Amino acid sequence: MSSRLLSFVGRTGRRRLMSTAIKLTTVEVNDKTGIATLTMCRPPVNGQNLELLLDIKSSINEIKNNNSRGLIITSASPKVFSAGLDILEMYKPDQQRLRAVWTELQNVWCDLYGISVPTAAAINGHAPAGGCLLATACEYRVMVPNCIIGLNETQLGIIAPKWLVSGYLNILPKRVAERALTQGRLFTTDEALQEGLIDEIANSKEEAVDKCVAFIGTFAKVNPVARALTKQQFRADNLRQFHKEREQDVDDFLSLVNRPEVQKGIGIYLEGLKKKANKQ
Ligand SMILES: CC/C=C\CC/C=C/CC(=O)SCCNC(=O)CCNC(=O)[C@H](O)C(C)(C)COP(=O)(O)OP(=O)(O)OC[C@H]1O[C@@H](n2cnc3c(N)ncnc32)[C@H](O)[C@@H]1OP(=O)(O)O
Repeated sequence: MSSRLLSFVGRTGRRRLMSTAIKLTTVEVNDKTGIATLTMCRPPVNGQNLELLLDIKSSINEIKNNNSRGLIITSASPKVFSAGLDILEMYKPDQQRLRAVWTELQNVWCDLYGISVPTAAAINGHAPAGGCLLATACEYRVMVPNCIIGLNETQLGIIAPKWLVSGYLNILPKRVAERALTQGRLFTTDEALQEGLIDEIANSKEEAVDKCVAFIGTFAKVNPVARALTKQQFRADNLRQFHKEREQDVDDFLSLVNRPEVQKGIGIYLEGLKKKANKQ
């Protein structure tokens, strides 16, 4: 949860500042279907800063504990599912915060990847890097047209670690995954469907959510315990490997991000993003 200072005029007529907690995610459970929709709400692009990651984690845990029949993840932004890690967290970073950011990204991934209920991503906009990570941790993906999705880390001069790549390898043939990762390729919606990175295209967010609901509905007659254990069997190796390496992975991430040439690259990339945004 992030806090924000709200200004208001009190009874004495003086302006006061009040600190209030603002959640960057919402969870809504549909009474009829029992399916929970987790919506990311950090405008403009759901950049994954520490606070958003903490709220996603707490929402996944809420869904784990409220007997929902499934989880759909989507975004409140009209054009972007998530732009991935907030690059400002990686540029000239505070070391303790950077460590916490990466640890929470790991937590979000393993909670979403390992949750027992069926999961689906209604990708209602662009989903590069950490956005793609969230989508590929799910069991099913529906995306709107004319957007991009993929792991573009090499374009930033950083590498996607094994656990981050395992979502890709669950879905794509190894040959396609290797080429896409080494190129830092971002797939268009049509290309993603063709390669199997997404399962369906929908014309709007509402249609994408409906298609996710229909996917989760396919398990209605399957014993939920048998389903969950089967899912775990498929995902256990990746999770075991991740837990073995997670601390080393945080150290590796920090030392990579702090390298002067990587900082320089991130700075140039950020400038490029800002220039592009100003031109629009
Ligand atoms: C050992 C392991 C080591 C390393 C692994 C590291 C892994 C990292 C995973 C990551 O997630 S890195 C993040 C990578 N993300 C990106 O490269 C995405 C960059 N963003 C975009 O390509 C585009 O913004 C978009 C396609 C998502 C959306 O395009 P559009 O709708 O046209 O929006 P704008 O580009 O105009 O952006 C609006 C606004 O938001 C800022 N912004 C965009 N993305 C980010 C971001 N990831 N972090 C921080 N800020 C971002 C952008 O600069 C604009 O800001 P203004 O203030 O100029 O309005």
